[in-house]
Amino acid sequence: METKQFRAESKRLLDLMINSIYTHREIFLRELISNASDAIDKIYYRALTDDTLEFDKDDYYIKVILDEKNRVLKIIDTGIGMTKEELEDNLGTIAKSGSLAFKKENELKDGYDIIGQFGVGFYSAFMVAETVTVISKALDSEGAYKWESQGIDGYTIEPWEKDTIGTEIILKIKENTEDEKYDEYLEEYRLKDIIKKYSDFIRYPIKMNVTIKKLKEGSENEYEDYVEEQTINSMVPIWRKNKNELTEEDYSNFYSEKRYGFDKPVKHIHISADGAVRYNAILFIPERIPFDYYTKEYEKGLELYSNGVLIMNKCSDLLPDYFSFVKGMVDSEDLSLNISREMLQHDRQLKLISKNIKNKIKNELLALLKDDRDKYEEFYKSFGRQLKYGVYSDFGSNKDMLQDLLMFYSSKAKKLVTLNEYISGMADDQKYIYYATGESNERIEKLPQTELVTEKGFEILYLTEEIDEFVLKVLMAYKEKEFKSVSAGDLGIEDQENENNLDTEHTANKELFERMKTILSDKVKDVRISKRLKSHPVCLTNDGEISIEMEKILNAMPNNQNIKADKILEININHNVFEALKDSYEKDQEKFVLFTNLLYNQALLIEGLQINDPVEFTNDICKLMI
Ligand SMILES: Nc1ncnc2c1ncn2[C@@H]1O[C@H](COP(=O)(O)OP(=O)(O)OP(=O)(O)O)[C@@H](O)[C@H]1O
Repeated sequence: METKQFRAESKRLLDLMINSIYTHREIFLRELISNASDAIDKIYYRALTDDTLEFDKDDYYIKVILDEKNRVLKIIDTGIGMTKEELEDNLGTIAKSGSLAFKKENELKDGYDIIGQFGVGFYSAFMVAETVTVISKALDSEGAYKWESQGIDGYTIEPWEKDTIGTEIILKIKENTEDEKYDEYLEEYRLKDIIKKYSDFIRYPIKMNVTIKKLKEGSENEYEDYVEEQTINSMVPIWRKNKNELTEEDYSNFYSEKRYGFDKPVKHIHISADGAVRYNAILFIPERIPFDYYTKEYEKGLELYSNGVLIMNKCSDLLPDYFSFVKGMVDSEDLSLNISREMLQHDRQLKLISKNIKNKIKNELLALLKDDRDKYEEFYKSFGRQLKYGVYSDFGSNKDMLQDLLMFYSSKAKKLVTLNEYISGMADDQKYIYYATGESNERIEKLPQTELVTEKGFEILYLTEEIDEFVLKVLMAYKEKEFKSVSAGDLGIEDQENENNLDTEHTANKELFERMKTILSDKVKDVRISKRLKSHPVCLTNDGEISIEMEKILNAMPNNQNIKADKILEININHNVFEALKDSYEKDQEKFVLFTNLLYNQALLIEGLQINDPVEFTNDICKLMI
């Protein structure tokens, strides 16, 4: 029998196929099963247009047969089969896709989603097989043919015996080498796994004989092996089902079957899009943070399917970083895949899908916030930080997208509130959205700087996470209301009578303040009369963009640049301490220095900052006691 050569250009391509196009060997099975499914689709399509043909779905299936002893793996289908010419044309010429031609000839409408298009998938079989044999009988042909090849050297075709229409692919699996183990493709368990992973949603049953253990008859503890034909794939993907047919439990089962997480998702989002790009997606908002979520090991992404066949495990382009916690999958028939199906050809469709998904997630989160506040807060406790990073990163380009999803603890409501809720509760004479920073709500509650704003009856947002103040700096304003720190120089709260009074006091005590400033010269930029303090004697505030809290955070970073906030020591002149200060200024300069240092150190402590010399500080207190 004559051995025919692969066409010249095909030889190089075949070598490429076997050695470099695919990164995972296991996908050979996905490719062969996809071909089998295409072949059944074709006969199904023909039956629709040809009255003499009857299509009974039960007669159409794919079967995987394992013969471990002889190192043989067979993939059998009851599809349309191939004539001698088709065997020559489709398998003798690499990169010639009979499926693409079929699609073009028949102008397939929706529902007949033939997968093949490049004409290379079949050759992936050579990654695991030393000999590939194809026995096929085509729908319209009398006889059957056998095509056989050992790779580069070419192939043979000869007439063969086969009663039924369809194709049988027989792989003689390679022997193990030192570097490569091929035996795994002869393990029932592994094959089942590969089928489940890539071909679970092929529309026809993929059958396989499976060994199960069952109790021996008449025995209570003796088991025997028993072989049973099982359908391995679930066939109809849940995302193609009608939403009305599905229960909450179906979705959570899918979530755990897919091992998206061990928790129970807070919400599922089922999308069936039929616009500029068609796709189905099922997305989940998890309840709990994956253990590695806030580490660089965490990989975001959604599973990507093309027509029910898994293409990518984690397609990161589908999710923006700020929604990286979302789990789930996308299936589209409109994707341009590259030759290995491992990457996407160009990403126009993908960009469209990811934009749709992004907006959908945002809207669903807003709906959750509105309809189930408790659940949203649970979610926010886990992933709020990621949303804040989203506002802060990329130079704030996503702030409009995310600002309505943010929440902060409120001094008035004593719980998390959104920025919109804050705005709705603002008093008529309130100019700004006030915030205070600190380690915890309890500590912020006691901050002297909050006194005036609280007394005015204005709400304060408590910022306890490092990123918080940076987020507000990026946002700058919300619905035209600017953010203002309670420590800012000008709080925008006017009290003319008090201002005049303070001016007089300032002029009267000018020298005293100048003296204090000299004593603390390297520590503070200025010493001033406080407009905001009511019951506390002192506090620290800042001038300029860098707040004291930001100074703390920036200096704790590895690339510490020793950034300093311009600190202002504010004195409450209505406090008795000020009388003592004045008294010492007039009578006892040594005491005045002592008081000044003590007040400054107290202000540092209140702010949660370290005092430069704790020993000196305690000695100073002792001096007061003796
Ligand atoms: N089991 C089969 N039954 C009938 N025809 C088949 C079968 N397997 C392959 N073919 C034919 O051989 C052609 C080449 O297959 P191959 O897998 O190389 O490419 P493809 O499926 O067209 O494209 P892709 O590279 O995207 O998989 C197919 O288009 C199809 O016409």
